[in-house]
Amino acid sequence: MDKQRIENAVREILEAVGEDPNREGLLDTPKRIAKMYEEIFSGLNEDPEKHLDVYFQEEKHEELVLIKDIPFYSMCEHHLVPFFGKAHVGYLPKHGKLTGLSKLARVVETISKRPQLQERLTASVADIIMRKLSPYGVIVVIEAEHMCMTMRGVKKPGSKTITSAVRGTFATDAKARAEAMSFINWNS
Ligand SMILES: Nc1nc2c(ncn2[C@@H]2O[C@H](COP(=O)(O)OP(=O)(O)OP(=O)(O)O)[C@@H](O)[C@H]2O)c(=O)[nH]1
Ligand SMILES: [Zn+2]
Repeated sequence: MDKQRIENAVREILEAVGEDPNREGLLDTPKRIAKMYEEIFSGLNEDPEKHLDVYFQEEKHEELVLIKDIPFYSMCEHHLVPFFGKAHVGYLPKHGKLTGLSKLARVVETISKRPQLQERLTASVADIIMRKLSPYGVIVVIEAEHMCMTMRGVKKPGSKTITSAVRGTFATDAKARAEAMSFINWNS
């Protein structure tokens, strides 16, 4: 990531909005933002599939594994303001391809740390798990609040966007999908 270019661009923006980038409070702002972008866009330089390179080959569990309420923060690619919320990721592992629980959250983390669309984030998580683990099925549900819809524009604070991506068994079997959804909606 070219931090110097980010710094220059932030200085430009500050001047363009009528601010003085040389006043005390703003002096280090370009540097801070460059450092912050390096962190919140770190997923651009990472391959999310690498998290699923290792799996437990001896384990025989072939029923639902669901991690719910994975918090995430991403940046809307239209306005470069945050959208954030929770991701729920479930899959039906095939014998020999059970992954570590944290790895599913790591996939969400890597893909969300890019300029994103909620729909693409949702579908990408599902497709990567399908590709790397070849499970019977994958279900990904993401609920998020978009700052571009709350602090500006249409200004609808509290509104939530829910997206889902279902693959394999979850796409073809309504009962399997309903069971996973009941756990996702389960509040305890
Ligand atoms: N489908 C989808 N749309 C998004 C997402 N994040 C932001 N948007 C929408 O992207 C659209 C961009 O619309 P434009 O008309 O080009 O931009 P705008 O004039 O700033 O639009 P307003 O937000 O309506 O003021 C808006 O409707 C946003 O709500 C997302 O993750 N998925
Ligand atoms: Zn937006």
